[in-house]
Amino acid sequence: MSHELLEIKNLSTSFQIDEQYYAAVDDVTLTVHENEVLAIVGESGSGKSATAFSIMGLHSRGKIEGEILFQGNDIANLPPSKLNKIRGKDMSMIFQDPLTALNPLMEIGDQIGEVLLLHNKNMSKSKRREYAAELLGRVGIPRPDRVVEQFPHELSGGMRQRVIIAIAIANQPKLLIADEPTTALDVTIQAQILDLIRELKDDLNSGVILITHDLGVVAEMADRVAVMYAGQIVEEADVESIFVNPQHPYTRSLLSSIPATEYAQDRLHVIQGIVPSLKNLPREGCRFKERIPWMDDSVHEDHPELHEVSDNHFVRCTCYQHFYFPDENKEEQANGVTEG
Ligand SMILES: Nc1ncnc2c1ncn2[C@@H]1O[C@H](COP(=O)(O)OP(=O)(O)OP(=O)(O)O)[C@@H](O)[C@H]1O
Repeated sequence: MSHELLEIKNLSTSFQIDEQYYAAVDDVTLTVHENEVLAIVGESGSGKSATAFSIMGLHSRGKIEGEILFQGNDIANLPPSKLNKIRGKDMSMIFQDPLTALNPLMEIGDQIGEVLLLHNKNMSKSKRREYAAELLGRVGIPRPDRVVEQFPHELSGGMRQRVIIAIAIANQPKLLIADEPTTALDVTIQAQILDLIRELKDDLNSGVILITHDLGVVAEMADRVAVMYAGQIVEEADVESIFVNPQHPYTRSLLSSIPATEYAQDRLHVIQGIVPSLKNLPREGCRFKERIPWMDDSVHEDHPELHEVSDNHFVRCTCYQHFYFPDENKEEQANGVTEG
């Protein structure tokens, strides 16, 4: 087994709304190993980005509790001066929207150079330019010598995303967090960017946290998967178990709502509703209960815990044992399987 790179223990991240704090990330425990891709999946508002931003120390106004052990050291609540020594060097993040992550008024070469300088103050300007062009070449940008002198608006969306990746890998990070790295891109570019992330992981032996709502991307990239709902992990397992033997009603509904993929179940089931807003998240009992109102109250735990249902496969609440979709017949309900 490879080494643990990141261990998040009982992480809670809360934001203040009307004088009160509400946890957007609620008691999350996760581990990322070297050379491993951990995917965090869930609908919008489930707390994926808040988890990533907490690791990166980017929540200036959030209250963070719990431990974030990076290479054995707790980095939760480190002062910015100390965090800056790690951020952009040992761990870095690929943001969702390259246009907001890049400075529109700065040449690409200078933006990469700035990151290089952050961690090697003695690197000369010409060396920085040279290395910036090399990095751009590495992420598949044609004519990198020219691109170092260009501004973000002169590049296509796919090229800008590659620049973001070049910046993220400039200092060979041990941990790379990719937050919806391909959402804004067309399918061909998407595949190239994912290949690139995979190559980098292999080259640098890095750990990757991949945040996405795209289950196709998860199937292709992830080693382990954590499914988040309403600030909590509701299921965690290796990628194959998640797709072949999903247990939590939420995971099952996510999977059965994607039509005609290799992993989709034979019949489509769509669970109505959305993740409640932060202030309105249910804090007592099973948070998914209100999305599956046809299930009897007695199937839920009062204080839902994560249960290890098989080796390294964790599921929250006991409702998974009884769950069925409303249009499944009785035998299917009992077996928890769907048939075409
Ligand atoms: N800085 C903040 N202040 C107040 N509430 C916040 C803040 N950041 C996130 N939230 C709230 O926390 C909850 C989780 O948000 P988060 O962005 O982590 O969700 P997500 O799963 O990443 O969604 P998406 O896929 O849309 O990015 C949401 O209800 C969101 O409104």
